[in-house]
Amino acid sequence: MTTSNTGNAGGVDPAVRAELARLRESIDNIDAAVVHMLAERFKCTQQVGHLKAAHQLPPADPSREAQQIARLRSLAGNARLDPAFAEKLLNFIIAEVIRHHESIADSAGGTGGTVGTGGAGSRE
Ligand SMILES: O=C(O)C(=O)C[C@]1(C(=O)O)C=C[C@@H](O)C=C1
Repeated sequence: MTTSNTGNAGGVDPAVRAELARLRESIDNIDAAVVHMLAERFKCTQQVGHLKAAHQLPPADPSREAQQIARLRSLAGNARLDPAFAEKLLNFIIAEVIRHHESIADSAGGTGGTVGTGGAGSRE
């Protein structure tokens, strides 16, 4: 057993607790930023979904996705983030966007519709 975390009668060293709390505060801030950024992204993609439905464009655009993946992989590498993880995350997000696009197109009945503003994570 190490002595680094036993200075508190079997508990965790207060300095370790303080450091953990400090790091968790930053993690919470970052998680909040991620949620807000995703909300903004989904607001944009909802508008793209309405635009595509109104003009009978397919929900998915594989060539655009290939460009995005190449770009994000490169950005991730430069930022010392695992490029494979960045690609998986983007694919996860895009799969949800495509689901929303399909739902919008279904609602429009394939006859075109208006370009709506959409809401974060909304499917309208
Ligand atoms: O750019 C588009 O055409 C979109 O529909 C947006 C988006 C994305 O979420 O980035 C989603 C689906 C497409 O396959 C490509 C990209």
